[in-house]
Amino acid sequence: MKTARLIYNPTSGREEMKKRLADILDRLDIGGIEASCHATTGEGDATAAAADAVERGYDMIIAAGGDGTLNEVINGMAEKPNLPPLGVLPLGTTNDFARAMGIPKNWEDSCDLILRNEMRMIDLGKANDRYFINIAGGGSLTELTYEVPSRLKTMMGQLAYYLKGIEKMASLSPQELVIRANGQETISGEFMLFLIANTNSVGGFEKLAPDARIDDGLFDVIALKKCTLPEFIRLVRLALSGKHLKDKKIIYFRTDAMEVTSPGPVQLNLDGELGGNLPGYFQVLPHHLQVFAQNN
Ligand SMILES: Nc1ncnc2c1ncn2[C@@H]1O[C@H](COP(=O)(O)OP(=O)(O)OP(=O)(O)O)[C@@H](O)[C@H]1O
Repeated sequence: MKTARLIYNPTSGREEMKKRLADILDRLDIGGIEASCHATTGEGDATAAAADAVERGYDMIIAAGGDGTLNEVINGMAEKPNLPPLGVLPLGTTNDFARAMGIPKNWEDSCDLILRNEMRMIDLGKANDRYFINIAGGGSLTELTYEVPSRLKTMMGQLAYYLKGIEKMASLSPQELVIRANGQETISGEFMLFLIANTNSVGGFEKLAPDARIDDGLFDVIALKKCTLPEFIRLVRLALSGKHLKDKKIIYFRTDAMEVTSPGPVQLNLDGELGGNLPGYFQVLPHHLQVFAQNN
């Protein structure tokens, strides 16, 4: 038997974990994985639980919840030596990472993926002293992700973000940024947002960073220059089909390390959660973690 630490957020998504826990443990057990559980109690708890699980020597860690839970789990793991592989049961409102990795949303199939023991080595991102698995960003629009109340998400799922997005668009404001990246000239100007993508699935858009690969040792960086609301709507439309990267309002490049500074206060967003403020120093940690996923 292999051992697993199942770290789950009982409040994620539509609280499916509360209903499914016994079934999940049963399915893993039949497949040869004996899992013990940790239900998270609030912010930061999954980080402590993941760090503890690495130290206790489990054969694997399984994170069940949304991108927020996953971010907390990798933050507990990233700095430890001898990392066990990570399994993901995507039961949150937003599961961008799982979508990018082709991890099924259905709990039976995502358990079976872990049981098949197929893994991929992936890059992690480091932002100052914290880590991200999917995306880092900043600018007024990225604040959207933590302005949506948890209860609203439980009731309405992804729709809650779209409603908040429409409300937020009216108050779009640019910020002065200086971006210095390895292999690039220094870029400075007024920007609506910047995104540093590790995967191609970002904020529910599958084509926002269409060429981002999780194991190429590089970030795909997208910055949106100051624009008007109609220009922004035009770009969102283009982004739906992945045709925005060549637009004159967009800056797009790849790098393995970069620094972003601003004369004003700019919050950082890491995998949809608050991640401190600028200045930010971002670095790829190539092939840092093994994740259960189809190896294609
Ligand atoms: N028991 C708990 N009660 C309330 N909040 C919790 C609890 N456990 C963890 N959390 C917090 O819930 C946040 C969101 O979790 P998660 O991402 O799993 O769910 P979600 O429904 O997808 O929400 P989001 O879309 O914001 O990520 C986590 O960042 C974590 O800090």
